[in-house]
Amino acid sequence: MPSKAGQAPPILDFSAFYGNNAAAKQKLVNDVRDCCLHNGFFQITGHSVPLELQGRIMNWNKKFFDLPLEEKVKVGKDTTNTWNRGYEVLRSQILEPGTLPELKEGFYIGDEISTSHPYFINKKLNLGPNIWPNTSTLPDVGDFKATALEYYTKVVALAKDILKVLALTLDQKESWFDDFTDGAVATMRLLHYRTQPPDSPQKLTRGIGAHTDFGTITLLLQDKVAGLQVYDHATKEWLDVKPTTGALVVNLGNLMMRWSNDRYISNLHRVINVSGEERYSIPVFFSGNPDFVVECMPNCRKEGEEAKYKPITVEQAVLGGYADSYGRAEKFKKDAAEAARMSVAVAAPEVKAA
Ligand SMILES: O=C(O)CCC(=O)C(=O)O
Ligand SMILES: [Fe+2]
Repeated sequence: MPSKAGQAPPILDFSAFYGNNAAAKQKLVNDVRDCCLHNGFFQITGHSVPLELQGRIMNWNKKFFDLPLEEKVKVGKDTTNTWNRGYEVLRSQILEPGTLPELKEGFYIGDEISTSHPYFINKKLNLGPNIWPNTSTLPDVGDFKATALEYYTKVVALAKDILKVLALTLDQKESWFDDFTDGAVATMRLLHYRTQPPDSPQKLTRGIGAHTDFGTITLLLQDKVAGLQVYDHATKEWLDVKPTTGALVVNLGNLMMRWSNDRYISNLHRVINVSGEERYSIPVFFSGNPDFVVECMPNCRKEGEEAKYKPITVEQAVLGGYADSYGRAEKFKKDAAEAARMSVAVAAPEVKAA
């Protein structure tokens, strides 16, 4: 068993999937299955995303966030489009109810979907053209764009290979997920986490609050700065997922958990950056074909046992998750503004009387 209570997600060598050693491949399948049943988290090395490409995209991540705020907001996610692409300012999201708006800024990228694509015309799952800074803001934006799309394409291809392994963990053919991965969409976010100021309330401050991912699987690249933690339900501890050069963190999302009738786990995780350094990461959320209908997978319930969930399309499942977390940050800001207005209103008569 590679994944036990109290132990951080193991590092698995994914090269066994591409090799021709049947025993090594079976061991990989068994290890992945153990992780899916335990907490849905593992790291992989020996995969198909080159280290030098990881380095290039991470450099672009830093270079983009180094731009002045007034340049970044020109490609704002909420001001330039309605399909969720572009820059997201610090404190836009609260994934953990009751905590403060999160100390991260982001930049959303996805498939380059043109305005004549049926996905755009039918307003499918936040799909449309990417938003890039112009050359007066970022003279070598062409390289940013090429590197981001090259990285995205490689990670999406790897996600499909991981799904082949997941099919094998369920004793299905490798091709079992093909209809779901055909026309699949994914979203990539460049993320930048400020280091937490020493005077910020420890209990309420988050880089990203405790949450589970909404989609099917997430593939995450971390730089060298730690901060990602996975909740261990058995010991009630938060376990550090240590950055490992070249490794990608893989975790299952809520849709995979639902699809497996809760047999495979979409686990709570969070980021707290108290390192004193800036932290950068790049998750790619693999959603799947927006119109694909997800219903209980084979081998996920005993004979005669009911499926726990109704069928749902990928699109419905993923949009529901987004609405909740952004709605919470909006409400927090509205309530805070209202509280500030109230305190001014209450203070005003005293000021006058004085
Ligand atoms: O930045 C990280 O390490 C984790 C990011 C994450 O969990 C997310 O974006 O859903
Ligand atoms: Fe996440």
